[in-house]
Amino acid sequence: MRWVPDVGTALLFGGLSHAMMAALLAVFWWRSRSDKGFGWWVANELQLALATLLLLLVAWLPAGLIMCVSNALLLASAPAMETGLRIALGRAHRSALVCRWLVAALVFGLWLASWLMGAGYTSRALIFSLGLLVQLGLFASFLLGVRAAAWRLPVRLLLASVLIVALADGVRIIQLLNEWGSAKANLASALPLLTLSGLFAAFLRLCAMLVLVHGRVEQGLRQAQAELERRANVDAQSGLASRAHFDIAAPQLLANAARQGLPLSLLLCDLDHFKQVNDRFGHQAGDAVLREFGAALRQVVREGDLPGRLGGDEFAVLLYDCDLLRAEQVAERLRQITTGLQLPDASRLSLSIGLCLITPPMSFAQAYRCADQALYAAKAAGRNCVQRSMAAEVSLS
Ligand SMILES: Nc1nc2c(ncn2[C@@H]2O[C@H](COP(=O)(O)OP(=O)(O)OP(=O)(O)O)[C@@H](O)[C@H]2O)c(=O)[nH]1
Repeated sequence: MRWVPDVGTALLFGGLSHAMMAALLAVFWWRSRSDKGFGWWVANELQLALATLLLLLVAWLPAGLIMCVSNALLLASAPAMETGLRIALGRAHRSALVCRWLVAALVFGLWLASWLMGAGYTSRALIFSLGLLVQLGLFASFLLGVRAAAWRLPVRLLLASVLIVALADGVRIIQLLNEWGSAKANLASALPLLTLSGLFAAFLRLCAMLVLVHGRVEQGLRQAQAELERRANVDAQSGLASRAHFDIAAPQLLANAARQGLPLSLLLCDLDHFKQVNDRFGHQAGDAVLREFGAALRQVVREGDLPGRLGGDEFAVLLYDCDLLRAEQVAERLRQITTGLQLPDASRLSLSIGLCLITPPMSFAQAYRCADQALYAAKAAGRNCVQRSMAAEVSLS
């Protein structure tokens, strides 16, 4: 026995399903403000729901009016879909969009003219189906030209949905040609096929939209996460590694150097009398000095070194693959660059530096203590100088 759903059931099922998909898309659109172009896809699903449900009202409204509105909505579906997609992709070229909507209007105009001129059902349906096939072909050719990697899956799903409708439309055209001139040709015989293929296509479109929304949300989260990481890892004032990042990265650098048997040196730098800079010129001038010093510090380090701001006017640099001699040269160069930085009254800044050569199995905490002692000694020795720690003396001898 061959099962054929009755026309009314197919229409009701199809119309309500389209309406539910439209509602689902609208919720996504509304809640996540998904993307530009998304509104067109919501509208497209609504169009299809209306076009299908309208056909159920044939007993209450004039059949001509229903056919006119329903066909106009159906023919507007492909351009609405493509308009949304083009807007989302940033390829909403006016000429291309006008062309698509004109084709839809032309097909509708031809169908309307044939109806007004009293053409039979088969001719009218053929004009409609052939016009729809042209529209689907244009949309498919656009989809085939979309190359963006992020759009691969949604575009394939959309393409599959277009092909399904085109296939059903092709079957309908063959059916109409076979029925040419026969009195039994009518819409009812094709409705189950068209409604069900349209529904399946709509389901694929819905999947494509959900993949897009998911991708967009995921991208947003990834960007937010990257921004949070950047804020946590980079000191906003100086542009150097933050204290938090330095505390994590420093032991890793120590482990790398030990594994590779490379020397590593730690410089601890403290601006001299920085409090007076704030007191005399204000905090904004103090902030500017911190920024300038951050830039000076970046100037003397190499790629692979770790410069950071530990807090206030205290900075640290881990110099990778750097022995004591070179560390002293770097520290001296940094001190000289700093003394070249001018304060608002043209007086000069100065810098005290404590340095320590890190030799395994020294931990970062031990190295920090050594460099801090050396820095303390530099301050005690009158500031504006470089001192190396006693641990360094031991390791040199
Ligand atoms: N403008 C500005 N000042 C800061 C910031 N963080 C800390 N400071 C100030 O930096 C100053 C640090 O002073 P200290 O390290 O105690 O002492 P100093 O004046 O540098 O003197 P010595 O270190 O002994 O040479 C304090 O006055 C802090 O208020 C900041 O982000 N911006």
